[in-house]
Amino acid sequence: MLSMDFIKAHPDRVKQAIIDKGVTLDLDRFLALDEELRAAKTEVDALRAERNRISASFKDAAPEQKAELGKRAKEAGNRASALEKEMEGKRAEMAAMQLLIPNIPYEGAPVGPDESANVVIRTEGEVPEFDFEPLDHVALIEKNGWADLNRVTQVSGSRTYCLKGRLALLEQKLMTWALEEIMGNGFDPITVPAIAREEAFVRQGQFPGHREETYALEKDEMFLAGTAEVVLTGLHSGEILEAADLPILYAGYSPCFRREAGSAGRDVRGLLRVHQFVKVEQYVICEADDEVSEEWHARLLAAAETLLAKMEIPYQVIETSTGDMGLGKYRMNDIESWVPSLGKYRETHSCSTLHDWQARRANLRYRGEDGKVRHAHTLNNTALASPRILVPFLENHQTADGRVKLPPAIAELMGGDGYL
Ligand SMILES: Nc1ncnc2c1ncn2[C@@H]1O[C@H](COS(=O)(=O)NC(=O)[C@@H](N)CO)[C@@H](O)[C@H]1O
Repeated sequence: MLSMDFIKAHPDRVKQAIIDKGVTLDLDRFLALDEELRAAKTEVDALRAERNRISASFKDAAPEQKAELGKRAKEAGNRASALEKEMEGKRAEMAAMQLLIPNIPYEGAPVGPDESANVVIRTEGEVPEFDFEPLDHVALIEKNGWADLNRVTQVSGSRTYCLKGRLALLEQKLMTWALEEIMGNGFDPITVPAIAREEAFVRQGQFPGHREETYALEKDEMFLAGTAEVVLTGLHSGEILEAADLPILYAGYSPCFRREAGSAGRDVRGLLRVHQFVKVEQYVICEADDEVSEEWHARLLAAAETLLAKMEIPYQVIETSTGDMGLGKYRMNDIESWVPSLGKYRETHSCSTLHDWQARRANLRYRGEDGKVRHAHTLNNTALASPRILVPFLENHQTADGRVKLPPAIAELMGGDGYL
């Protein structure tokens, strides 16, 4: 959410962001509502003052004037109440609109409607040249009995999975390994629930725009989060942190649930896009300084790249377009990992800077050294998300006989003969 001061001082920049992010929102209507509310407030104050003046003069008034005075006081009161009712409606309309006003995107972000406008800024690692016909991850799994993708569908429906044997072990070990690696960067490991109240999703930014993608627990008025970012954003809502408390660094682990409502037909085979998965999330609450945010953005990205390098997965870093980055982002860099069976890179990480857009929604504030209370900045990035990361991992490291040779860092985790 942007502040009213900023919106009124830079309406044209906000209008450009609305266009560049493909948002449908009439900012002139929003600003007109603000003006109408101010005018109505002035009128209500004047009416209240008049009614009080009449009431004060009532006791000294001549008897024949009392009726007239009483009538005028009543009219003033009724007019004020009618105006206040009208203002309530306008306030609600403004509040709903303000939640949809996008953050101003990074000036270096490619302007475009969706991922087609994304730009590759860096490619790392050599994609493997196989001297045999490589298998895709589903075939590798079936060959090695590493998952049951059919039976579980009978029980749990499509886009579910169950891993078996050493692949089940690998997922657990990778999550712990990612937590420990990110802890090494000074982040506090924290496990958070996926269950959260509606307010948490509004604060993080998932609501109102993406309700469709969120599982609802209607009877309990709760929802299931698709990322630890939801609960982590709400954890300190309403508190006034001290500058000395910042930066707050969380390595958040949680199950993640997504309806994938908009993805019908996409990635239906295997582990790329499922309804429930696990993720280690890097989450930062830092001081409201664009350079500090820029520094943390670079660190979050580097941390994810370090994990990919240790897993020896070739990847590319993407500058995400204004239309693809989403409402709250100032800047988003996705990391896409090489998937041999698809012959292309697929998103496995998403690193975002939000400045104070999310903190303002979440009422995340701190007292600066100057004693002034202000909204913080927040950032988040995937450290590792499974099972999606298993797809490039298995496929890139497969051998002609359908086994998977583990890179040293992972072989160390798994023990055994260096193979999965
Ligand atoms: N339906 C899904 N199935 C499997 N993995 C998923 C799914 N949706 C997202 N992911 C994984 O989770 C990562 C982060 O998801 S994200 O929506 O892009 N970004 C976030 O959730 C941010 N909080 C940063 O983690 C993705 O890059 C992908 O690796």
